[in-house]
Amino acid sequence: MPVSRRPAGPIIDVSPEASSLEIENLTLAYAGKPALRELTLRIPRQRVTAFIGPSGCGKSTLLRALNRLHDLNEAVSWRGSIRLEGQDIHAPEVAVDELRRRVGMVFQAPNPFPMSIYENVAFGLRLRGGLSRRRLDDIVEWALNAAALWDEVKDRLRASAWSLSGGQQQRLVIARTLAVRPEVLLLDEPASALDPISTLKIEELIRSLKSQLTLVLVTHNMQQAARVSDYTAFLHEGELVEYGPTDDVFTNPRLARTENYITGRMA
Ligand SMILES: Nc1ncnc2c1ncn2[C@@H]1O[C@H](COP(=O)(O)OP(=O)(O)OP(=O)(O)O)[C@@H](O)[C@H]1O
Repeated sequence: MPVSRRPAGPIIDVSPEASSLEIENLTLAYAGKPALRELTLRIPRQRVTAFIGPSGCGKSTLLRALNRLHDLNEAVSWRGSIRLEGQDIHAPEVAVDELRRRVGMVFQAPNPFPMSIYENVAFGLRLRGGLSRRRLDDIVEWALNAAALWDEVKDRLRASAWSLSGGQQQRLVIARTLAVRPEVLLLDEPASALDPISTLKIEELIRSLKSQLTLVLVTHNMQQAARVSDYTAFLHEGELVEYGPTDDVFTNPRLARTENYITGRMA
């Protein structure tokens, strides 16, 4: 049955929410080949925003731009602006390490460091220094709890992180990222390498974390986007096609391109 469509018009509909990130006219190319075209969107604070769209539409490229992961790629050219809590992330006074602490990132494949569970979570805290052993212990416990992993690992904190299952490893990586108290957590298909039970745990975790921080999730899984996100941005060929509350985008998409994608008629 065709869904009734609201009239096409302004596609950006997150107006009542306070923004964490504001992206304006962002255009990005790899070796001159455009990957993002004039993207403008606001990412609401303490909400889950999903980026969806067909393979190659620019989801990961956009995510990586939010904590300046393109800085080291000389083939990347870009223009536009990205603001975090009102501040331009490319301003000369912004230290990129501090930006990446504030805007943490979790990738598709779990990547724990070759060290113990405890040391993985303490890693970023030790780099910053100045914490007593007791304070470090407290934060490690807090972060493992926040990542819904504490109960499973509290008796083996000195074991290798690699002794954990894939799903546990991914929650450990999330704990490691949370330990340095980011304001934003970027998740690039965080569950796509995991089994269904681990996937559900990650989804529960994402939902629970939004009381503390802003989450941005790239996913190929439409059900996952519908289950966990408050807002959904649909990208196609580097353009932002439609963006709004997830319920609206999934049940009453404004544009045929969005409908074709979410109903599986566009790969
Ligand atoms: N490091 C890179 N160098 C050159 N081109 C790149 C690079 N990364 C991505 N691209 C190109 O940029 C475009 C967008 O890629 P991107 O990975 O952002 O898309 P995506 O929507 O995340 O895709 P997928 O869902 O397959 O992960 C694609 O055409 C891709 O080939």
